[in-house]
Amino acid sequence: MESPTPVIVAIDGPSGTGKSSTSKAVATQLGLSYLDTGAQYRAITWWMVSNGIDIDDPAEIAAAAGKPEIVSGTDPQGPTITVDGVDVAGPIRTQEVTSKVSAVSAVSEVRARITELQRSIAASAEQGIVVEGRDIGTTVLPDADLKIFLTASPEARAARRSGELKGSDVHSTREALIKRDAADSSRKTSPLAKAGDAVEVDTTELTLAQVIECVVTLVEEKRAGK
Ligand SMILES: Nc1ncnc2c1ncn2[C@@H]1O[C@H](COP(=O)(O)OP(=O)(O)O)[C@@H](O)[C@H]1O
Ligand SMILES: Nc1ccn([C@H]2C[C@H](O)[C@@H](COP(=O)(O)OP(=O)(O)O)O2)c(=O)n1
Repeated sequence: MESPTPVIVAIDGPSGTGKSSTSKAVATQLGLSYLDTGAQYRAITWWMVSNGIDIDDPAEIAAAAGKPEIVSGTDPQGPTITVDGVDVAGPIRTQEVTSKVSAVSAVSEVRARITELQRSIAASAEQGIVVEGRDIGTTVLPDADLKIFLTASPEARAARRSGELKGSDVHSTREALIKRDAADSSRKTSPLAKAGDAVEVDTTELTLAQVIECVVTLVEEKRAGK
């Protein structure tokens, strides 16, 4: 039997809209690879922090951008991320990395390096891939077969995030999230933005299962050539 041509799905949106959970589930159901591009930006940020790079100095960040080797494992049921061979899946989720990732990912040398890595991972995914982030539909994979832009109210997103982070209150989580979205949306190089041809899905009133079903249906329609 002929295998289907690889399908490339781009899922973008701000923090807490459900990109990671939706992307992993869609990729698992459809037998596709999965790439969490936020984890790559977090990984390079972790390396900068661990190596004493001054996060307030874009020139210092730019000069170091080519140094760490970042490797992403793309199995949606067990994605991995290493920096110079070290598993950093845990350390990249700390508050410190979260508070610094927007500054590091705004540096164009960092984006050029990570974008190239993302394109080569997508090109080598035999069955196709779901890639989630902020600039996938606009910049990384502008020819993706399907582009989704997830949104949700700041209140819903903060409630989801503070449910994950034990001991954090919804108010401060909401403030931090709004600040990070503003930084990610206003940077010069490939800001967080909805591609003109992306399908926008507001997940505020939807369950995760409903969002997954919606995206799976859209991929299947694309594959059927509708
Ligand atoms: N539609 C939804 N309804 C309720 N909770 C959700 C929904 N989508 C995701 N979540 C939960 O919200 C949290 C953040 O989701 P995640 O997929 O990590 O978002 P993102 O990747 O956009 O930051 C997770 O705990 C996830 O289970
Ligand atoms: N394609 C991407 C993905 C993430 N980033 C940056 C901006 C984001 O604030 C950080 C972290 O992304 P991540 O998806 O891990 O963030 P959340 O888990 O959704 O809060 O990385 C980016 O600039 N471009």
